[in-house]
Amino acid sequence: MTKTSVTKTPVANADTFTGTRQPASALTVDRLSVRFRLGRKGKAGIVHAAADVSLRLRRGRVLALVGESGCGKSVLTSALLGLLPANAQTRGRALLHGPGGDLDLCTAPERRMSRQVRGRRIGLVPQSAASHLTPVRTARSQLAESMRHLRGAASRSDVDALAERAGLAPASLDAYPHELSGGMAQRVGFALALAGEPDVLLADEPTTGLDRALVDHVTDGLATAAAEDTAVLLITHDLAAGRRVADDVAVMYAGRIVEAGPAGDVFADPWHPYTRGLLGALPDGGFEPIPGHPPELTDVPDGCAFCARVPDAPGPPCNGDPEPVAVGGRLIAGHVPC
Ligand SMILES: Nc1ncnc2c1ncn2[C@@H]1O[C@H](COP(=O)(O)OP(=O)(O)OP(=O)(O)O)[C@@H](O)[C@H]1O
Ligand code: NI
Repeated sequence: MTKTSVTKTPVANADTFTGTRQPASALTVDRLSVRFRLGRKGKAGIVHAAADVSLRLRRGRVLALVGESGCGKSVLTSALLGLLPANAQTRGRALLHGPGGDLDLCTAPERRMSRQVRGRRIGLVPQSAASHLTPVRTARSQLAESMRHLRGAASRSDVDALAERAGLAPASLDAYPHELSGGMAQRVGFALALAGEPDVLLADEPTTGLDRALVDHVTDGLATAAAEDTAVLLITHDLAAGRRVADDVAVMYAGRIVEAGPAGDVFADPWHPYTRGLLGALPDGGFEPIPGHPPELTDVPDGCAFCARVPDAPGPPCNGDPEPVAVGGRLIAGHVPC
């Protein structure tokens, strides 16, 4: 591999990609950090859940954010929806772009988030949709209510069309949540996320607990939503799901983005040893688990946190800088190829 120009500029993954014309940005996360104070005034410690995370979501594209459990992925979803708990502090920005200008989701008033953003401009596909459904009402009545609330009207055929977009046969909508299989409940959750016709879809581990065929179905649904001009963030520890549908990928380790780029390039030729480790842990990668454990987020080492875990990982040497740099249209922290 020949070394291309290395730029140390503010990073926003797809933003730095070169070569092709990029579709319009829907959401720009710009050096977002989220920390939690434990105990009174943080006396029991500080959890550094996300550190200087930059991402760009574009209409028509799926960005997969991948990483092991506990690395800070879900905290980002909460931050983007204005749903962080009271002990959280944020730094940086998350700009939702729209015809009326940019809205910083980190500082927007709750009233605006609840009335204009959640459900309407940003839809959430939750981890276990079944637990978000009301047990005593049919899927149809829940979809209709959501549509009426978000769009003002919901005819029977509107509800049928929404269900079909989420891969549900209208005939199954008369079931109560307990009568739905896990996969069907997930599709109802997906339909609810689409009810407000959002520009941005956040899918936080939407395939947990589903078998492979259903995983494929759900992830393909996200790709379809992207093809309909939505910007999709797929948060997952399931690299295989990411590989299936992502246009772009960002790899998170211990609260930081360690590598990002077009999914095809990153999966075919991962640069960071952590990305290589994740791919190596897949069945077709040899099922080789990454040794050791990620650090506690109350105690993240300075420099490259992954090298602190696996100092002898093969590949380009680490320069110890945790800040990603742009190299040839990709982003890489510490392990710059030469
Ligand atoms: N309210 C809170 N107070 C303190 N720490 C928190 C709080 N919420 C989350 N955390 C911590 O932030 C870190 C990141 O959590 P997060 O849920 O984002 O991880 P994740 O990558 O989404 O993992 P998973 O796949 O298990 O959901 C974890 O260490 C978690 O314990
Ligand atoms: Ni390193």
